[in-house]
Amino acid sequence: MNLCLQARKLACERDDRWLFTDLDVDIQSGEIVRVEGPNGCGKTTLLKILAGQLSDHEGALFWNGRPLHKARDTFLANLLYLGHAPGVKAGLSPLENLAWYQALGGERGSEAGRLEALAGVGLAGFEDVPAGQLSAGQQRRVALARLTLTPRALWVLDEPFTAIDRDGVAALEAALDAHARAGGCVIVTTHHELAASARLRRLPLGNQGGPVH
Ligand SMILES: Nc1ncnc2c1ncn2[C@@H]1O[C@H](COP(=O)(O)OP(=O)(O)OP(=O)(O)O)[C@@H](O)[C@H]1O
Repeated sequence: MNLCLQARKLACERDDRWLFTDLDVDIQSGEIVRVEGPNGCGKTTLLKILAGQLSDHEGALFWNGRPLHKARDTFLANLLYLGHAPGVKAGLSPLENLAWYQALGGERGSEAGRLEALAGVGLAGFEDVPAGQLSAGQQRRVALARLTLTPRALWVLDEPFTAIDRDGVAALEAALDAHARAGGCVIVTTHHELAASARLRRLPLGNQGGPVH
């Protein structure tokens, strides 16, 4: 099935300033859309809107042609949103963090699946260490383990490369490309230049705003 997220005439205001106005966004199966622009231009805000996490904006969202508020259950069943912060609970181990995320999403999962996902992000041997004792890059990797743990078609990823080392960056770039190639959609913000890919499209922000009158 061809998946499709559309936004029409989005506008969002913060501190008496428009971050963006009249913004249309189209994301389909097989695409990686990189939202780019300078600090504070509204990338995180836009991703939260596209992930259905914010409602204080103008404009409309559609999932597979249906208004998002009517297609919310199927939209959420297809969505994996990783926010700007790793969102890892410091007092829980990586294994427990993944189990906690699964419980939040109503999934049972299995310990074998969680161990495999952690090994896939280079955390074999760290499964039972309290996450608060892991490095920043390792904490980010715990969050990234969810990409394989919880298969979802639409990935909305806010700065997923933060604190990740060179090998990890290459692996994550390959994972984004493979996900799009398999028919998924990726929306990503990053200050890191992504490797060229025929699947990559840029969505620049930063010139739309202005004062609210
Ligand atoms: N909840 C909020 N209340 C008030 N202002 C906010 C709120 N969230 C974001 N902003 C403001 O909106 C602007 C855009 O923030 P946002 O985090 O979306 O930018 P960004 O492009 O992701 O920045 P960066 O590249 O630094 O991560 C900033 O000026 C920020 O202060």
